[in-house]
Amino acid sequence: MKIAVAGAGALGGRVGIQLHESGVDVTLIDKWEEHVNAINEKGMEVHTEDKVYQVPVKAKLLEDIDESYDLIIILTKAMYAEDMLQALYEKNSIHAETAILTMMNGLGHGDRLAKYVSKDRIYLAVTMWTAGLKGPGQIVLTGSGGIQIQRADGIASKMTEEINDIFNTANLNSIISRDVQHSIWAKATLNSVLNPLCSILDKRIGEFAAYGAVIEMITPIIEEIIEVAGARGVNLDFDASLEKIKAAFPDSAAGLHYPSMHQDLAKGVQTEVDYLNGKISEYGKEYGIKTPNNDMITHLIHQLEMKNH
Ligand SMILES: NC(=O)C1=CN([C@@H]2O[C@H](COP(=O)(O)OP(=O)(O)OC[C@H]3O[C@@H](n4cnc5c(N)ncnc54)[C@H](OP(=O)(O)O)[C@@H]3O)[C@@H](O)[C@H]2O)C=CC1
Ligand SMILES: CC(C)(CO)C(=O)C(=O)O
Repeated sequence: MKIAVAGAGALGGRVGIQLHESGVDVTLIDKWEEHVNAINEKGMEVHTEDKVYQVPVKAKLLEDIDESYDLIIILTKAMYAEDMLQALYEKNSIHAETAILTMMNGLGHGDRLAKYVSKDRIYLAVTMWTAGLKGPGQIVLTGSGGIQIQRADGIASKMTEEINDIFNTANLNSIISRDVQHSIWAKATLNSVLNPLCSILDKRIGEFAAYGAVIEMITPIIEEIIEVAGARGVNLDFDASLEKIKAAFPDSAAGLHYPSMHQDLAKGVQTEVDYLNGKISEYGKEYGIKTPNNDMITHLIHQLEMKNH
């Protein structure tokens, strides 16, 4: 299967090199020229806690794409996914059978992508893998993670199994979800807590977790999300949501990681808050549910974004 990772930043880099190392024909696609050139000249430079090594994965500039793919994994930031898809269509990279998989954080991606591709060709995934960008052609990898995946229409398919097998051969710890909307909301809950709070407090996930009253601090945010999810037909459980967040705390999981939102603010670029806490506030308004904690977090992150410009 010919695979492309469209959006070859931190997480796209991790997924791309793991696929490459397992023998898959994978191409990283990005608009960032310096990054693409660096990868092609000396391979992706991977920094782990104890070593630095190069992985000779293929990378292409979006404007230079001249081939199509069987599977395209979208790993841009949420706000650029539609532009990426549009550009890939213009480059004839999407053929009649191409499967499109999103592994981006946030809510509502399935519906957005369904404007371009029918739901039987869209695969929704969430991941607990982490990654950071150190510079052009350089990524930082710590901890471990996993992937949950399902076809967007919820129907089992041979392609879902193939993708799941490919991810597992690449040691990406993938499972086929029976209810990916539940998985997406569970992950969005975690991101709506850890990403903005670690960003506002300028902390790694493990440092944030070390605060004695951390559970008391995050409980009202989770409770609002559970109420909004319930109104949209997704039943999240409070204890399970909390356990998922706590499971990210150890260094062996995501404790050493600055969430992707923290990385965005450090780079001075827009964050995905409108697809996380901002979406909770937006949905809350639709259903007449008050979401003061998520509203405030959204405002705080937008204020921090302004500071960067
Ligand atoms: N990082 C993580 O640990 C995790 C991330 N995710 C999700 O994965 C998705 C991708 O996130 P992530 O990989 O972190 O994002 P990155 O910011 O690392 O990369 C996304 C894109 O941003 C652009 N970019 C990044 N840095 C620069 C730069 N210095 N100069 C120019 N362009 C740059 C590139 O696209 P372009 O050139 O097209 O602008 C790149 O493809 C998001 O939805 C995120 O929430 C999910 C789980 C964990
Ligand atoms: C790794 C994790 C779970 C941290 O919140 C994440 O999804 C991110 O950095 O965006």
